[in-house]
Amino acid sequence: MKISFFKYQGTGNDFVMIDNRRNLISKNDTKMIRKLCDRKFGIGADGLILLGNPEVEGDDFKMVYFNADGNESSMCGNGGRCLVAFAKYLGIIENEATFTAVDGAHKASIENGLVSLQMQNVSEISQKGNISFLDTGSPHHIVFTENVKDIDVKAEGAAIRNSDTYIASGGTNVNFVEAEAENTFLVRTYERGVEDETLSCGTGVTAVAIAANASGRVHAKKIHLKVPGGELSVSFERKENNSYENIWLTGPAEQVFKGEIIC
Ligand SMILES: N[C@@H](CCC[C@H](N)C(=O)O)C(=O)O
Repeated sequence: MKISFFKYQGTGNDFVMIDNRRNLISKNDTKMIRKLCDRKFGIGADGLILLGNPEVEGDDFKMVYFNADGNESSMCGNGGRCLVAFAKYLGIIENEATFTAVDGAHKASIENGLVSLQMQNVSEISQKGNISFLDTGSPHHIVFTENVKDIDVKAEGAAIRNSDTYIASGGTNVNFVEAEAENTFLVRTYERGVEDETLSCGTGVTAVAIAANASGRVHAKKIHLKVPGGELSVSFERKENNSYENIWLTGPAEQVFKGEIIC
């Protein structure tokens, strides 16, 4: 059997995309999904996303996300933005979308080639010194530090991800962050499920922007994030009870090629 696939990237976080509205791919086929994401034996990607038929009234489609290890995981912000661009390519939407992912409902819009994705509200943030932890659809440990370019993200990220603090709850993603200028941060992320540094992480930079504001490092409501694969921005509203709402992640998302999988 041959199945069409598409490859997208959002600031260097890359994904295999499959239009699964006819249920061609089983979400339990971990082995095949892992192989498709393998950079030597498959197409190669940080994750794979199935675009499914909507299951919620008013939605345009459903998002099902898998990490490169083949396992279904929590929310992927860059993947969500790429999926919106894919839905536009397929003619499912024009420039606005409503869809449901594992963490709940999302709205999105496309303007001037940039895709903006509304993220879930955040009300719980743990902070201790230069460390923060919060969940923006996926869990994120954040280290505010210096000289981010010199960090061995794979080794240090893996040590934190596999530490006693996180291992029992399924691990975490780890972000190393340096203030570059007013309202601008450099971010490098270790992603669980890829088990390596990726060039960008959407839920990660969202978590960094909120943690930077919550810890008083910045007071702005729109924050710029520079990642190895490009630039993103995150805007939000901080409520009186210190929760964060109306959170939007914005950046580029583009189709890079298409082909056929031989199953
Ligand atoms: N790259 C993603 C995050 C994907 C999920 C993560 N690897 C996890 O399993 O927690 C993003 O852009 O948010």
